[in-house]
Amino acid sequence: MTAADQTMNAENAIEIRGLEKTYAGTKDSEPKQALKGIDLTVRRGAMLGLLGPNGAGKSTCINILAGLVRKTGGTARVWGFDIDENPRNAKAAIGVVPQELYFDAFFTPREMLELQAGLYGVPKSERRTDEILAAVRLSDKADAYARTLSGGMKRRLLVAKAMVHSPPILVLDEPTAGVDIELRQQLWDYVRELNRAGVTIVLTTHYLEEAEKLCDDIAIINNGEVVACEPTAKLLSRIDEKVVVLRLDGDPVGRPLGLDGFRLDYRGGSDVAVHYTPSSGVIGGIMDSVRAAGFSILDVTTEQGDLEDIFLQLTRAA
Ligand SMILES: Nc1ncnc2c1ncn2[C@@H]1O[C@H](COP(=O)(O)OP(=O)(O)OP(=O)(O)O)[C@@H](O)[C@H]1O
Repeated sequence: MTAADQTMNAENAIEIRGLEKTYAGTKDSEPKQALKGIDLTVRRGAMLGLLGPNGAGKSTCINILAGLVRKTGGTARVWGFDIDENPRNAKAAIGVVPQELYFDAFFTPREMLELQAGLYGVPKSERRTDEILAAVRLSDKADAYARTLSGGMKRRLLVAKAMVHSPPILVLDEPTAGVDIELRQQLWDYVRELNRAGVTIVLTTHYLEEAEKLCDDIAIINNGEVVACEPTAKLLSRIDEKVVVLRLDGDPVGRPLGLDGFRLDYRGGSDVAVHYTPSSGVIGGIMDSVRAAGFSILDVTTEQGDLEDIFLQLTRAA
């Protein structure tokens, strides 16, 4: 029986309440409060992007869930299992793909997966070594030494390793750092496939564009606190700024445009970018003012704010 079968009625994949972590200081360093009592809920079947600047507390959070770091306060449930009361089941419900590419160079992918399955107590008859190797496109490297694999292959092998015990939740910590675009695409295709098959995915990434494209939900951690956790579309709708770029029939620099109160960027030549708030319905007025100032408008393009704008807004303060 897999962890997924045991707890079919768990409502959420992950539930974190008031989670705290303070790393003890040493004689050279102060104690560090890495998590300041965070709440976070991940729906079953979701694909959640966990974002935040360096040192925000993402890895600490993931490592607590995976049983690798001891929390100092709060509670966490993984697939319905409290990590204190039921650590073995909680651990069995989660597979973590770590940030570092660390391998024993003298094992082959097949040996590595068998070893990992053994560690998780997966009986021989239930092992899916060949199936998993095929899924991460490593069948032809099954018996090659790990040291002969490329960086992208190693990354895929780590994903395979995290999947041997068929966890219902897969956590990927910066899975595409240093992976080239093509392999990134392949890795995402596979992760999406897993998600479609019902696996809950949590991924941390520095590529905001990737998170925006892939994830249904986004949580942003900053300085040990959750500053946002909501569906990606809703988060993006919080941006109430757009930019309209007007190509004029003359150089606007130094000439009045009748746009006092708007932020303007001169983009060279006869292009001027006007920042405005779509909800205020001023776009028509902007064009009228520019025409009234004696310009003809030759072309118009608009730019939408993106996740990066929100991310900066929410994390800049600290
Ligand atoms: N073992 C440790 N001992 C002391 N402080 C630590 C330890 N691990 C992490 N920290 C500190 O806790 C804070 C949160 O670190 P964490 O690695 O969780 O952040 P992160 O968001 O994963 O960052 P990154 O994106 O750089 O991996 C940082 O200030 C970090 O220096």
